[in-house]
Amino acid sequence: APPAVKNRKDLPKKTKKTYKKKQNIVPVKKPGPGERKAFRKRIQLSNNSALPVTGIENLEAQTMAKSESSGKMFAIPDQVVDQLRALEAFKTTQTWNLFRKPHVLMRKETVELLSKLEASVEKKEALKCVLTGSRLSGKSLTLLQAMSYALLNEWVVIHIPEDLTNGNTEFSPVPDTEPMQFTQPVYCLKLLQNIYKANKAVLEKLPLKKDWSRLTGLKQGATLADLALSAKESEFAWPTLSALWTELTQPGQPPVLFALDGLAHINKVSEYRDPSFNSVHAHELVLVRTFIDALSGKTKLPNGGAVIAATSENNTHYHPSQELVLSQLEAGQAGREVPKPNAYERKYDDRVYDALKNSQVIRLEGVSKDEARVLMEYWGASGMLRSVLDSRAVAEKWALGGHGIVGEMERASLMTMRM
Ligand SMILES: Nc1ncnc2c1ncn2[C@@H]1O[C@H](COP(=O)(O)OP(=O)(O)OP(=O)(O)O)[C@@H](O)[C@H]1O
Repeated sequence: APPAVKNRKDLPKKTKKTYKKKQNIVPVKKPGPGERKAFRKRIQLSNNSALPVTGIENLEAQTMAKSESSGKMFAIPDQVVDQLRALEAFKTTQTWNLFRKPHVLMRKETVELLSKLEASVEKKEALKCVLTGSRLSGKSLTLLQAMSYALLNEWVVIHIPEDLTNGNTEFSPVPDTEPMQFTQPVYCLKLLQNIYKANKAVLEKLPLKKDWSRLTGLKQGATLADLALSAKESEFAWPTLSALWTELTQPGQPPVLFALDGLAHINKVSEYRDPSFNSVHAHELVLVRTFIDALSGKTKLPNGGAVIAATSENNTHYHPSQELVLSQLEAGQAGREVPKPNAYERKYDDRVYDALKNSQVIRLEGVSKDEARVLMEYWGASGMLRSVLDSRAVAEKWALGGHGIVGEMERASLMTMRM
């Protein structure tokens, strides 16, 4: 028999772990204020595991609005990518992070829209329109293409990408207004900086037409770029933005594109309360009002350009007034009988009608099968398609994607962990 273990010392020795304090460990830092949000909102515009796709032309100022561009893929030139990034035109809900470089399909509706933009310059009158359609049909992407067109043609582009009415940004009353109006100083400062970044080259060439020396201290010969940069604190952001807008709406300036994503937000009562705790209608927020006045035609754009609002179909807000007005406008455009208000709906808002009554409605639904094939060929060339591409696969994905709703087709076709 093996000798009995008498003593603990006879047992095999355990090696004792030593916990030496390591010197070079970076302490885990809690995210600072706004860092989590910044990460969530970070836009990734390339994927190194996707194959580069060659032989695709760049978007160009002269060709974008031509009918020959319809149904083709285009690359967004690097410079425009930077400008669009400054304008916050790319959304995290879109699939940019799957491909090597940003490319877009020029669908028929986009080319039609761009040719209207082109015509507005000749007419010296802004196109006023609302982009509507099913969820994920490409409304925001069409807005992005309109912005690309405007940037390439050296227009000035302003974009309001986010909800201004949810109470997430500071607001303050404008003295002596009745009903009381409100500015959003922090948001306006950020918007001014974004406008400057995206439009720097154009703004630097434009001398001021009016005297803003009392507001800004700027001397004669200063440019619109100097004006945009003159606001260093949020307190001066709105007056400066308002001055910039006044300059841009003078005859002899370049055309302007004023774009907004999420129309339903600005056509309702906001989350803000006035000092007596009454709800504030979104149209009393001065920045929203500036957009609405341009969309309704109250503010003219004498150099042409466009005011474009995209609806965003998240079914959480049903918006009876906006739905009604858009359906009436659409019916009127098509020469159909104009729908009547629902007699039982009491929440119609006349201000929405006044804001939208002079707009054209442009509806985006599915792409054609030919357009779907072009897009899927690009997905295939990028190495991002789950299956082999033939005409059966195109027809199948087109049908699965609700008859060519691009976002739905992406869900059905693309290789990704996220979808
Ligand atoms: N012309 C296009 N070229 C390439 N991709 C497109 C095109 N149109 C739409 N997509 C893709 O389809 C998806 C949905 O597009 P987008 O975000 O524009 O939809 P939306 O209609 O604005 O959506 P929502 O209803 O949620 O506001 C995105 O991933 C987008 O990249």
